[in-house]
Amino acid sequence: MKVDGQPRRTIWPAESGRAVQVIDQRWLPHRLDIVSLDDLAGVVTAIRDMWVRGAPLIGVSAAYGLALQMQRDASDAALTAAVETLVSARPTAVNLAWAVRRLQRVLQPLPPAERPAKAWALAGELADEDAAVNEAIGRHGLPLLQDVAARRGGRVDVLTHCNAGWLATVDWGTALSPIYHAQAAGLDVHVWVDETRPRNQGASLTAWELGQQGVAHTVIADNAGGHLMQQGRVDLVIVGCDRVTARGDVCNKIGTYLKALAARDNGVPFYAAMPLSTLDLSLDDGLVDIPIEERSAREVSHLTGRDAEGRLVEVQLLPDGSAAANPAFDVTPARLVTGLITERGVVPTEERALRAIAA
Ligand SMILES: CSC[C@@H](O)[C@@H](O)C(=O)COP(=O)(O)O
Repeated sequence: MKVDGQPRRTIWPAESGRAVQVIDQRWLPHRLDIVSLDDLAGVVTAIRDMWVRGAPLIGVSAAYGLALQMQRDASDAALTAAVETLVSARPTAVNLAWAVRRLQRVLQPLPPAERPAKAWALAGELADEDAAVNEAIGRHGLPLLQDVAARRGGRVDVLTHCNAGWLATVDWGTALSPIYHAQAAGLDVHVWVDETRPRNQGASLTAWELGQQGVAHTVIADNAGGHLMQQGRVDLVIVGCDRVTARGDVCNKIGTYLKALAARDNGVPFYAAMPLSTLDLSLDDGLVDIPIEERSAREVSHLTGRDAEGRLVEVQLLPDGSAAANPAFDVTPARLVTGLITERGVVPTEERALRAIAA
């Protein structure tokens, strides 16, 4: 997608072939910082501390992290240790383990001398594949928006939660890809952007990237979505996902479940955009089986933004001494999800359909 009119990805290999460059998302929308990561430890920090985030992007970042480690030490022991370190950097999004294990399966049988070049090539292929998959999700999601637009004289109001856009992937995004396709198709699309406390990925990232692409949008407090649905001002909800189980339970950013409940109560279709790399057919009951990341209480107790002089500052919201808890994801039961928009088409949240589309 575009930044200041120039096409960009969120991650790309340095020309040296010995580092990977990423947008450090901690400072958006205030500053566009590009950083170079040149070893495994740097990539793990970038994933854990959310310089890069979003299920598909952490998978691709981890693949580059493994490739960088192979350049330093391509032994069996280093490969196994790097895989375990990367997989444990963030627990909820299955794309991380999916990407790293995919590289491991190819690298393990190779002699160590061949591993660095192969790992680097595979990480690049994974990045290209992610961009293509997300483009396809947009193509398959577009008719859902076109149907609404046909009924409403061209206008579509979509509500989204967190950031499942270009910044959460290598390119295009998942939940936002149908929106970018709708814009290209000439639809009058407007997006309600949940701010997404506590880290505000909606307010800081989704709003920024929609603005860069010229898509009309309005940021709302997380609590406003239900009210807007009751008022008939939301045509459909599209969110991303971090892990989807065989029966179709959708794990995504904390607060997604409440939006699904409100959507069901108001007859608003609720879709999750899901690359097949996010489908975990080894799990069934999302409420029991999916590990939910608990992040630092500081993300709840403090906020970062610009002050009147334009400096980035962190401020404390809570009284001294108040405890804060920060579960980062929740699970929306399959029964509340209208469908999953995948790179192979839109599927219902039913085990048979999910197993068939993944085959
Ligand atoms: C295409 S991204 C899908 C999800 O990863 C996204 O909705 C989300 O929950 C991101 O969470 P984050 O904690 O910012 O990594």
